[in-house]
Amino acid sequence: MATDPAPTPAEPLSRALPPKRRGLSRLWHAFQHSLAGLQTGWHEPAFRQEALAAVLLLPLALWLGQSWVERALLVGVVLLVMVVELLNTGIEVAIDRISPEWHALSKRAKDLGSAAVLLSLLLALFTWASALWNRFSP
Ligand SMILES: Nc1ncnc2c1ncn2[C@@H]1O[C@H](COP(=O)(O)OP(=O)(O)OP(=O)(O)O)[C@@H](O)[C@H]1O
Repeated sequence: MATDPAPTPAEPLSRALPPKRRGLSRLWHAFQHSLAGLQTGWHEPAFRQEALAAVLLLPLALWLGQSWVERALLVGVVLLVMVVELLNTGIEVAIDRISPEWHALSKRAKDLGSAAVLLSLLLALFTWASALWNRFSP
């Protein structure tokens, strides 16, 4: 889905880049930018659905996993899907920034991002199905 180029009405589309920062100031500003990214992600329906699913799945993973390795895998694949979704959204936004017009390379870039999301979802499904089978098979 194409992302709205102006996420908040108060934010200008273009302005001077902030100065380069170092040390704790860089860390603090990087954290603020990450929070802004999560907020933007929340406005993407696919990421929001995955985040809501994660609220249910993360506690379930702690209960379902029978060792710390299994729990880490179950939690890890859920977080991986969200990470890949955010990166895919970043690609979509960058492509739309370059041009909203149809272009074979834009299609290729967006399809590659979409394929990455699909693979991460398949990995999550396979991991969860295996853990459920392991736990409940007779
Ligand atoms: N500018 C473009 N040029 C060529 N093809 C495009 C372009 N924009 C989108 N497409 C094609 O349409 C598909 C869907 O693109 P879109 O930006 O709507 O992402 P989406 O799959 O809806 O994303 P989401 O993950 O948000 O659901 C892309 O995978 C690509 O094949």
